[in-house]
Amino acid sequence: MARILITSALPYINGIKHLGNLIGSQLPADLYARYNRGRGNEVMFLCATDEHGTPAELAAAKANQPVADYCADMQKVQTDIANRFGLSFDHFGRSSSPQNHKLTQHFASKLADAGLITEVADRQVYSNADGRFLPDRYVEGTCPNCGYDGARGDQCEECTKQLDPTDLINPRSTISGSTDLEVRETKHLFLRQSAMRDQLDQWIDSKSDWPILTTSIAKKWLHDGDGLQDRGITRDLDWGVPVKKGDADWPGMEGKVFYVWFDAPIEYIACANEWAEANGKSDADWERWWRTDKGADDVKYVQFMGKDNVPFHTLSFPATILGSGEPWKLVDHLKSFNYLNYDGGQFSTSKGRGVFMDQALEILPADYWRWWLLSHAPESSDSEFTWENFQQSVNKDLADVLGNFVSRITKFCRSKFGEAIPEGGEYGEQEQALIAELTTRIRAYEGHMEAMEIRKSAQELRAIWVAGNEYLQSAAPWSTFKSDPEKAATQVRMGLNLIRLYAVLSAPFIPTATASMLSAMDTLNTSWPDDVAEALNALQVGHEFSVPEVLFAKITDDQREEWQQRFSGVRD
Ligand SMILES: Nc1ncnc2c1ncn2[C@@H]1O[C@H](COP(=O)(O)OP(=O)(O)OP(=O)(O)O)[C@@H](O)[C@H]1O
Ligand SMILES: [Zn+2]
Repeated sequence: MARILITSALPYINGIKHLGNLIGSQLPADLYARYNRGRGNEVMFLCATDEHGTPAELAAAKANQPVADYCADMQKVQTDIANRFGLSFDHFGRSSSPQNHKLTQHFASKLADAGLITEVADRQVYSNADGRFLPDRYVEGTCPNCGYDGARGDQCEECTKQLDPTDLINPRSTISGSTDLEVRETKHLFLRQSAMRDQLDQWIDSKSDWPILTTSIAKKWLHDGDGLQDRGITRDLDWGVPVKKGDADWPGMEGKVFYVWFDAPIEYIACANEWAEANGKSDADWERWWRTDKGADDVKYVQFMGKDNVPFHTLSFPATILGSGEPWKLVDHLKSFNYLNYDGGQFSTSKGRGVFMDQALEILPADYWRWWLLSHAPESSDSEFTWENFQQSVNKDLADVLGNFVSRITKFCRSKFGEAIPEGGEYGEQEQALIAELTTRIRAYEGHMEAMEIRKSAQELRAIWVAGNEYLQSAAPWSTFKSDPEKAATQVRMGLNLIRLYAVLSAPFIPTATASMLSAMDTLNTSWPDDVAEALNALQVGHEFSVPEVLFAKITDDQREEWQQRFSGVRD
């Protein structure tokens, strides 16, 4: 039995995630977790909300809430939606947890001991009225380039010029509106990533099986221009992990917090600690997943994320781990995704453009979305969600192929033989041919799943469903029944066993439908079909079943048009 540690990129806390976020990280991670559990492997699947940084403070201010309350509320909302999408995390934690505070401060102290942290003096805008430094987005003023008076400290949205807060004319605080601002010297900590360039380069070179998307992004950051740059890891904010060296104060860093990109990946580790505490486990129980000196030697660690997160996961986080000099687990495989776009444009949380997870579930159950998103995952290039394609794929794959198969065979059996597996003879030539085809296809499916080739896995699964349909079409028990009822009974026995087989194989993609199929077949047998012939004899003569409700309803043209209309604008 293999041990697989899986993490999904942490969803940021500033709102409900859209379908792009879902397919770019959490959903494929869930697919892989469910598949590995199905194969009998030991899985630890972790995710958490990413809660620190300016956007969280701004979202809280907009919602008129203290930032800690805002994050606590939004974390509950995200947890609930994740559950309803069937995301099977072992733990869904929080980057603001006490465990992560402690671990982040621990890593900073180890990096400082190793000489990998330097202090750099910087000049920043300080607001006397607010009693704090103002990061980029907290300063607004007139653009020196075009005269627009709502320019932000990082950029003018009108003429797109990149700005520094000190460039703005008549700057004001976006917190209080105060213009009583001055430029002050402040110090920040930098992680000396440049000192680790060769070590990181060699480590990446050793990963021959990573997707090109992953390694090409890492290599670009390592070598383009002046090469890998040192990175500021502190900010002048209230909300975050206070800058400390382990338990000790860090002179000169009072009132500062670690930058969100330093503490967020450390939460992957801290989350396991949260899992242990939430479940009455010991430190040894979570450390055996993360410490190679405490049992994590045989763990395979896989990360899932969208392409914009790759630099931080291939360089910054490994720099933190390698630089600490401690035996923490490094990622073994990093699966990254291109972007899913929405109807000719981009999904956007800040603009409210696209379909968001809560809205998706208002109109259709999770399986419909899971199937479309996974079978169209943006692996080799960006892909696009269109309502036409969604309708077509749901109607064809789920309703016509899988749903129809289940409905036809169960109803036919009920009408001719009753609701139990009928007596019949041995499987004949046609059935043996089907078993041979399914064996080849299931082995291919396993290969694609293990390689995390999501689209190919979906295609193979669909081909497995189609094979059953074609068998049924050519065996035609409804005709056979007239001349040879015993042979028809054998064909029906095959068909009903196929339903159980499909339930087991499809569970990673469409867990709710799987549960319905298993419950209709009245079986708890979810064993993986290592031997397909054996798997197709699992339900024996006399075993009772029931005809399930319609598994997948077709999407009508009216519905499609209504949704197209409803989701064409922006959410408020
Ligand atoms: N359109 C998209 N398609 C695929 N993955 C995406 C898309 N947008 C974001 N992601 C990924 O979703 C994951 C969660 O991202 P996060 O919550 O930080 O949102 P984000 O990157 O700020 O995007 P947005 O502002 O559009 O919500 C990340 O791994 C990110 O790379
Ligand atoms: Zn401008």
